Amino acid sequence: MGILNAQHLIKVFGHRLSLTKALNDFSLEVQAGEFVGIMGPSGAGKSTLLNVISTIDRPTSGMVTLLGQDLRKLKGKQLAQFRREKLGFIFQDFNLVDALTVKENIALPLSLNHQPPAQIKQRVQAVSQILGLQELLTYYPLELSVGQRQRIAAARALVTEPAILFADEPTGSLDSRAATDFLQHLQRINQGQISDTAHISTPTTIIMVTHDAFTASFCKRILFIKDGSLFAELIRSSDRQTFFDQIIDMQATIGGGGRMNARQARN
Ligand SMILES: Nc1ncnc2c1ncn2[C@@H]1O[C@H](COP(=O)(O)OP(=O)(O)OP(=O)(O)O)[C@@H](O)[C@H]1O
Repeated sequence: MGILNAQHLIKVFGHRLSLTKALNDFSLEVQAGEFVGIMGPSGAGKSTLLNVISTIDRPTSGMVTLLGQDLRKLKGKQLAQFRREKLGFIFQDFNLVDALTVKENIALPLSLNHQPPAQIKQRVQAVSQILGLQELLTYYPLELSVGQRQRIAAARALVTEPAILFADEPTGSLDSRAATDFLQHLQRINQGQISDTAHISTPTTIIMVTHDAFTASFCKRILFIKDGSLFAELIRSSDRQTFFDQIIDMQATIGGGGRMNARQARN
Protein backbone atom coordinates (compact mmCIF):
# COMPACT_ATOMS: atom_id res chain seq x y z
CA MET A 1 0.00 0.00 0.00
CA GLY A 2 1.17 3.54 -0.77
CA ILE A 3 1.97 6.37 1.61
CA LEU A 4 -1.46 7.80 0.73
CA ASN A 5 -4.55 5.90 -0.29
CA ALA A 6 -7.81 7.75 -0.88
CA GLN A 7 -10.90 5.91 -2.03
CA HIS A 8 -14.18 7.20 -3.47
CA LEU A 9 -13.92 10.69 -2.03
CA ILE A 10 -17.05 12.79 -2.19
CA LYS A 11 -17.16 16.30 -0.77
CA VAL A 12 -20.33 18.34 -0.83
CA PHE A 13 -20.50 21.98 0.29
CA GLY A 14 -23.56 24.07 1.02
CA HIS A 15 -27.17 23.47 2.02
CA ARG A 16 -30.08 21.57 0.54
CA LEU A 17 -31.05 24.33 -1.86
CA SER A 18 -27.55 25.14 -3.10
CA LEU A 19 -25.20 22.17 -3.11
CA THR A 20 -21.74 22.05 -4.69
CA LYS A 21 -20.18 18.67 -5.26
CA ALA A 22 -16.50 19.64 -5.09
CA LEU A 23 -15.26 16.02 -5.17
CA ASN A 24 -17.16 13.38 -7.07
CA ASP A 25 -15.90 9.84 -6.42
CA PHE A 26 -12.19 10.72 -6.55
CA SER A 27 -9.65 8.00 -5.73
CA LEU A 28 -5.88 8.17 -5.71
CA GLU A 29 -2.85 6.32 -4.43
CA VAL A 30 0.58 7.88 -3.90
CA GLN A 31 3.78 5.94 -3.27
CA ALA A 32 6.59 7.09 -0.98
CA GLY A 33 9.06 9.31 -2.85
CA GLU A 34 6.62 10.56 -5.49
CA PHE A 35 6.29 14.22 -6.52
CA VAL A 36 2.64 14.51 -7.56
CA GLY A 37 0.96 17.55 -9.07
CA ILE A 38 -2.77 18.23 -8.94
CA MET A 39 -4.02 20.41 -11.77
CA GLY A 40 -7.35 21.43 -13.25
CA PRO A 41 -9.44 24.47 -14.12
CA SER A 42 -10.54 26.99 -11.51
CA GLY A 43 -13.19 25.49 -9.24
CA ALA A 44 -12.35 21.92 -10.32
CA GLY A 45 -11.78 20.79 -6.73
CA LYS A 46 -7.97 20.90 -6.44
CA SER A 47 -7.74 22.64 -3.06
CA THR A 48 -10.66 20.63 -1.71
CA LEU A 49 -8.85 17.43 -2.66
CA LEU A 50 -5.60 18.61 -1.05
CA ASN A 51 -7.44 19.62 2.12
CA VAL A 52 -9.25 16.29 2.38
CA ILE A 53 -6.16 14.13 1.83
CA SER A 54 -4.03 16.23 4.20
CA THR A 55 -6.31 16.23 7.31
CA ILE A 56 -7.34 19.88 6.93
CA ASP A 57 -10.89 18.93 5.93
CA ARG A 58 -13.01 15.77 6.04
CA PRO A 59 -14.75 14.17 3.07
CA THR A 60 -18.54 13.87 3.03
CA SER A 61 -17.91 10.19 2.27
CA GLY A 62 -15.00 8.00 1.22
CA MET A 63 -11.84 7.16 3.11
CA VAL A 64 -8.27 8.39 3.35
CA THR A 65 -5.39 6.33 4.70
CA LEU A 66 -2.30 8.48 5.21
CA LEU A 67 0.98 6.93 6.41
CA GLY A 68 -1.00 3.81 7.33
CA GLN A 69 -3.45 5.80 9.45
CA ASP A 70 -7.19 5.78 8.68
CA LEU A 71 -7.97 9.49 9.05
CA ARG A 72 -11.58 8.77 10.07
CA LYS A 73 -10.22 7.39 13.34
CA LEU A 74 -8.22 10.52 14.24
CA LYS A 75 -9.98 13.29 16.13
CA GLY A 76 -9.13 16.38 18.18
CA LYS A 77 -5.72 16.33 19.85
CA GLN A 78 -4.63 13.09 18.14
CA LEU A 79 -5.35 14.58 14.75
CA ALA A 80 -3.49 17.79 15.61
CA GLN A 81 -0.50 15.78 16.81
CA PHE A 82 -0.49 13.58 13.70
CA ARG A 83 -0.57 16.69 11.50
CA ARG A 84 2.17 18.45 13.49
CA GLU A 85 4.55 15.51 13.62
CA LYS A 86 4.06 13.78 10.28
CA LEU A 87 2.94 16.37 7.74
CA GLY A 88 4.38 19.55 6.24
CA PHE A 89 2.38 22.34 4.60
CA ILE A 90 3.29 25.21 2.27
CA PHE A 91 0.73 27.73 1.04
CA GLN A 92 0.79 30.56 -1.46
CA ASP A 93 0.92 33.31 1.16
CA PHE A 94 3.75 31.89 3.33
CA ASN A 95 1.99 32.42 6.71
CA LEU A 96 5.21 33.57 8.37
CA VAL A 97 5.22 35.46 11.66
CA ASP A 98 6.60 38.90 10.80
CA ALA A 99 7.64 39.69 14.38
CA LEU A 100 9.94 36.64 14.54
CA THR A 101 13.32 36.28 12.85
CA VAL A 102 13.85 33.77 10.06
CA LYS A 103 15.51 31.42 12.52
CA GLU A 104 12.59 31.71 14.99
CA ASN A 105 10.05 31.19 12.22
CA ILE A 106 11.77 28.01 11.06
CA ALA A 107 12.11 26.75 14.63
CA LEU A 108 8.47 27.49 15.49
CA PRO A 109 6.96 23.99 14.99
CA LEU A 110 9.74 22.48 17.13
CA SER A 111 9.47 25.17 19.83
CA LEU A 112 5.70 24.60 20.01
CA ASN A 113 6.45 20.90 20.40
CA HIS A 114 8.85 21.64 23.30
CA GLN A 115 11.82 20.00 21.58
CA PRO A 116 15.21 20.29 23.33
CA PRO A 117 17.14 23.46 22.27
CA ALA A 118 20.12 21.45 20.97
CA GLN A 119 17.88 19.47 18.66
CA ILE A 120 16.11 22.62 17.47
CA LYS A 121 19.45 24.22 16.66
CA GLN A 122 20.67 21.18 14.75
CA ARG A 123 17.44 20.80 12.75
CA VAL A 124 17.24 24.53 11.90
CA GLN A 125 20.82 24.46 10.67
CA ALA A 126 20.24 21.37 8.55
CA VAL A 127 17.08 22.65 6.90
CA SER A 128 18.58 26.13 6.37
CA GLN A 129 21.45 24.51 4.51
CA ILE A 130 19.04 22.54 2.31
CA LEU A 131 17.15 25.70 1.38
CA GLY A 132 20.16 28.05 1.20
CA LEU A 133 19.04 30.22 4.10
CA GLN A 134 22.13 30.17 6.35
CA GLU A 135 22.97 33.82 5.68
CA LEU A 136 19.42 35.02 6.37
CA LEU A 137 18.67 33.54 9.80
CA THR A 138 18.87 36.82 11.75
CA TYR A 139 16.68 38.79 9.34
CA TYR A 140 12.94 39.38 9.65
CA PRO A 141 10.62 38.11 6.89
CA LEU A 142 9.63 41.57 5.67
CA GLU A 143 13.28 42.45 5.07
CA LEU A 144 13.50 39.68 2.47
CA SER A 145 12.24 38.97 -1.04
CA VAL A 146 9.09 36.94 -1.66
CA GLY A 147 11.20 34.11 -3.05
CA GLN A 148 13.29 34.02 0.12
CA ARG A 149 10.13 34.13 2.22
CA GLN A 150 8.70 31.11 0.43
CA ARG A 151 11.94 29.22 1.07
CA ILE A 152 11.60 30.10 4.77
CA ALA A 153 8.04 28.72 4.71
CA ALA A 154 9.40 25.55 3.12
CA ALA A 155 12.12 25.31 5.78
CA ARG A 156 9.51 25.66 8.52
CA ALA A 157 7.43 22.93 6.88
CA LEU A 158 10.45 20.62 6.65
CA VAL A 159 12.05 21.23 10.04
CA THR A 160 9.93 18.50 11.64
CA GLU A 161 11.20 16.09 8.94
CA PRO A 162 7.69 15.25 7.69
CA ALA A 163 7.18 12.12 5.60
CA ILE A 164 4.98 14.06 3.23
CA LEU A 165 4.78 17.68 2.15
CA PHE A 166 1.55 19.27 0.91
CA ALA A 167 1.80 22.47 -1.11
CA ASP A 168 -1.10 24.60 -2.40
CA GLU A 169 -0.03 27.01 -5.18
CA PRO A 170 3.42 27.48 -3.57
CA THR A 171 4.73 29.53 -6.51
CA GLY A 172 1.57 31.65 -6.84
CA SER A 173 3.26 34.77 -5.41
CA LEU A 174 6.67 34.27 -7.01
CA ASP A 175 8.09 35.68 -10.24
CA SER A 176 9.46 33.14 -12.72
CA ARG A 177 13.04 33.34 -11.47
CA ALA A 178 12.11 32.91 -7.81
CA ALA A 179 9.68 30.15 -8.79
CA THR A 180 12.40 28.26 -10.68
CA ASP A 181 14.77 28.55 -7.74
CA PHE A 182 12.08 27.41 -5.30
CA LEU A 183 11.02 24.46 -7.47
CA GLN A 184 14.61 23.31 -7.86
CA HIS A 185 14.84 23.24 -4.08
CA LEU A 186 11.61 21.24 -3.87
CA GLN A 187 12.93 18.81 -6.44
CA ARG A 188 16.10 18.24 -4.39
CA ILE A 189 14.07 17.76 -1.22
CA ASN A 190 11.93 15.21 -3.05
CA GLN A 191 15.06 13.41 -4.22
CA GLY A 192 16.68 13.57 -0.78
CA GLN A 193 19.47 15.69 -2.15
CA ILE A 194 20.96 18.92 -0.76
CA SER A 195 23.41 19.56 -3.56
CA ASP A 196 24.92 17.53 -6.37
CA THR A 197 27.02 15.67 -3.84
CA ALA A 198 25.27 15.89 -0.46
CA HIS A 199 22.14 13.94 0.52
CA ILE A 200 19.57 14.20 3.29
CA SER A 201 18.54 11.01 4.98
CA THR A 202 15.08 10.49 3.49
CA PRO A 203 13.49 11.75 0.31
CA THR A 204 10.25 13.64 1.01
CA THR A 205 7.04 12.77 -0.81
CA ILE A 206 5.44 15.93 -2.23
CA ILE A 207 1.85 16.57 -3.32
CA MET A 208 1.36 19.98 -4.89
CA VAL A 209 -1.67 21.82 -6.23
CA THR A 210 -0.95 24.26 -9.04
CA HIS A 211 -2.68 25.70 -12.05
CA ASP A 212 0.65 26.70 -13.54
CA ALA A 213 2.17 24.41 -16.19
CA PHE A 214 5.74 25.53 -15.54
CA THR A 215 5.45 24.74 -11.83
CA ALA A 216 3.79 21.40 -12.59
CA SER A 217 6.57 20.42 -14.99
CA PHE A 218 8.84 19.80 -11.96
CA CYS A 219 6.54 16.96 -10.81
CA LYS A 220 6.97 13.30 -11.74
CA ARG A 221 3.23 12.68 -12.15
CA ILE A 222 0.24 14.96 -12.59
CA LEU A 223 -3.41 14.26 -11.89
CA PHE A 224 -5.87 16.43 -13.79
CA ILE A 225 -9.13 17.02 -12.00
CA LYS A 226 -12.31 18.35 -13.61
CA ASP A 227 -15.69 18.81 -11.91
CA GLY A 228 -14.39 16.89 -8.90
CA SER A 229 -13.41 13.76 -10.85
CA LEU A 230 -10.16 12.45 -12.28
CA PHE A 231 -9.93 13.63 -15.90
CA ALA A 232 -6.46 12.40 -16.89
CA GLU A 233 -3.02 11.51 -15.60
CA LEU A 234 0.39 12.41 -17.04
CA ILE A 235 3.63 10.70 -16.04
CA ARG A 236 6.93 12.38 -16.81
CA SER A 237 9.01 10.08 -18.97
CA SER A 238 11.58 12.46 -20.48
CA ASP A 239 12.95 15.99 -20.04
CA ARG A 240 11.08 18.79 -18.29
CA GLN A 241 10.45 20.83 -21.45
CA THR A 242 8.69 17.88 -23.14
CA PHE A 243 6.65 17.32 -20.00
CA PHE A 244 5.76 21.03 -19.94
CA ASP A 245 4.50 20.79 -23.56
CA GLN A 246 2.40 17.74 -22.65
CA ILE A 247 0.91 19.63 -19.69
CA ILE A 248 0.01 22.61 -21.91
CA ASP A 249 -1.68 20.23 -24.36
CA MET A 250 -3.64 18.60 -21.56
CA GLN A 251 -4.70 22.00 -20.21
CA ALA A 252 -6.01 22.88 -23.65
CA THR A 253 -7.97 19.63 -23.73
CA ILE A 254 -9.42 20.02 -20.26
CA GLY A 255 -10.13 23.76 -20.65
CA GLY A 256 -8.53 26.41 -18.39
CA GLY A 257 -5.15 27.99 -18.98
CA GLY A 258 -1.61 28.15 -17.65
CA ARG A 259 -0.01 31.48 -16.88
CA MET A 260 3.36 31.04 -18.57
CA ASN A 261 4.12 30.35 -22.15
CA ALA A 262 6.73 27.94 -23.46
CA ARG A 263 9.35 30.66 -23.99
CA GLN A 264 9.11 31.78 -20.34
CA ALA A 265 9.47 28.18 -19.20
CA ARG A 266 12.71 27.75 -21.11
CA ASN A 267 14.25 30.85 -19.46
N1 LIG B 1 -16.00 26.20 1.97
C1 LIG B 1 -16.71 26.12 0.84
N2 LIG B 1 -18.03 26.37 0.85
C2 LIG B 1 -18.76 26.28 -0.28
N3 LIG B 1 -18.26 25.94 -1.48
C3 LIG B 1 -16.94 25.67 -1.54
C4 LIG B 1 -16.10 25.74 -0.40
N4 LIG B 1 -14.83 25.44 -0.77
C5 LIG B 1 -14.88 25.18 -2.09
N5 LIG B 1 -16.14 25.32 -2.57
C6 LIG B 1 -16.58 25.08 -3.94
O1 LIG B 1 -16.13 23.82 -4.34
C7 LIG B 1 -15.68 23.84 -5.69
C8 LIG B 1 -14.21 23.42 -5.74
O2 LIG B 1 -13.45 24.43 -5.10
P1 LIG B 1 -11.85 24.32 -4.95
O3 LIG B 1 -11.40 25.53 -4.20
O4 LIG B 1 -11.48 23.02 -4.41
O5 LIG B 1 -11.40 24.42 -6.48
P2 LIG B 1 -9.95 24.69 -7.08
O6 LIG B 1 -9.80 23.75 -8.21
O7 LIG B 1 -8.93 24.66 -6.00
O8 LIG B 1 -10.14 26.16 -7.64
P3 LIG B 1 -9.09 27.40 -7.80
O9 LIG B 1 -8.10 26.98 -8.85
O10 LIG B 1 -9.96 28.52 -8.28
O11 LIG B 1 -8.49 27.65 -6.45
C9 LIG B 1 -15.91 25.25 -6.20
O12 LIG B 1 -17.16 25.30 -6.87
C10 LIG B 1 -15.95 26.08 -4.92
O13 LIG B 1 -16.76 27.22 -5.08
